[in-house]
Amino acid sequence: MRGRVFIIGLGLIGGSLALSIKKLHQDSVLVGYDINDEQARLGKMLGVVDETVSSIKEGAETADLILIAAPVNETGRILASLPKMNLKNNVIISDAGSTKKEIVKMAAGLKESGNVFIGGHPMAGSHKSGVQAAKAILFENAFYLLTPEAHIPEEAIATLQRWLAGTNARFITVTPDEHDHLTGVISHFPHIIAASLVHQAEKSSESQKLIPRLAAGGFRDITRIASSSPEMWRDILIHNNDVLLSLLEDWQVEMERVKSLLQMADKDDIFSYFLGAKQFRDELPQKQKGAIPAFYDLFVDVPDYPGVISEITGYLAKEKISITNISIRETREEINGVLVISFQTEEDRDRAMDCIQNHTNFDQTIGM
Ligand SMILES: NC(=O)c1ccc[n+]([C@@H]2O[C@H](COP(=O)([O-])OP(=O)(O)OC[C@H]3O[C@@H](n4cnc5c(N)ncnc54)[C@H](O)[C@@H]3O)[C@@H](O)[C@H]2O)c1
Ligand SMILES: O=C(O)C(=O)C[C@]1(C(=O)O)C=C[C@@H](O)C=C1
Repeated sequence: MRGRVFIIGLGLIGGSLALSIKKLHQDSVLVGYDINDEQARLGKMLGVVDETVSSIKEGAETADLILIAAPVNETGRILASLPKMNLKNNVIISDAGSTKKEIVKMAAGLKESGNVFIGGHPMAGSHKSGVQAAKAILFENAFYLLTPEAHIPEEAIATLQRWLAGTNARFITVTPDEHDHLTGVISHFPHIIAASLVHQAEKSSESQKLIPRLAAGGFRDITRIASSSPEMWRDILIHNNDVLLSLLEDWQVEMERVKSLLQMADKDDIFSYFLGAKQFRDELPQKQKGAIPAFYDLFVDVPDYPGVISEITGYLAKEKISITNISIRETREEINGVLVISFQTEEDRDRAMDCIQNHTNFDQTIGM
């Protein structure tokens, strides 16, 4: 497709949307604006956008597609300011915010001015922020929730989906209320729990100095999302306040249930509690991104000698297997760390496993 695409908020999500649009629609012109000049400058320098502008008005008035990827509170403010501008007649406006009820309300002015606003939420992301973390494949296989109101023509929804086809995401239409309930359960509330687990560990660490050093493995996995942007999560909690308060009550009931399991100390009941959770989680689709992202991790039990990491990455490079991340996971002191190599696809991970097996006798296992 041709036209000018204006991205407001050039961070992780805005940048990733820009890259995925440009990948498919090479004749389009990607224009970026960020309230933080440094992010805008970086976005241009990294080639995430073709041009930057110095105000929302400047970018919006010539745009064919406007995508707002700022924190949700700011998104509301920006939406309220757009009707005062001289927008193109057939411009399509959408956003990427993690909440929808409040945002759709804030877009009421656009309905009155006869503009098309379609709420959007690509359901994949990361705890990392900023345009430097943006990537074109971020939304591959993820769900992309849309919340068009009844007056929005089907043709406009189809046009937006054509613009966003390079995300390779799967579009689903829901109402703003449904959206906020669904994401409350599988995204927003888990972020509260992750943050609260970290607070609990921090409190205990005041008297138990070993806690930070031991907080590895499972604790790191379950609390990864507590490293997300506090600004983004502050705004999400304020927008989805009612749903989250009700989920918190359900959670308190659930914790009472756990308390009574512990008090009764009945082996069978405790076993069933974990078994039920394991069964439901194991049946969740694994290959799609979303609340539980697809991991293509390979764990390699490496002996401790200098150069072992470059040796392994050298084997992989020779076979042109690209890796997305590499880290050492140390769960116990005085025991060799495990090398964790992450891949973008399952195929890359399987090829890497064969490659390492051909060159070494290191034990390997895949992350589930
Ligand atoms: N991070 C995720 O996992 C994820 C996933 C899906 C959707 N979202 C949603 O996408 C939006 C962006 O999140 P992100 O992760 O890209 O955050 P980010 O911090 O990486 O980027 C947000 C950018 O918006 C800019 N910004 C803030 N106020 C602005 C304003 N008034 N005008 C222009 N720019 C402004 C910031 O400077 C920043 O560069 C949020 O609404 C978030 O809820 C996030
Ligand atoms: O993978 C992560 O770090 C995320 O938290 C991504 C995540 C999620 O909860 O699934 C976070 C918020 C977004 O609205 C959508 C995706």
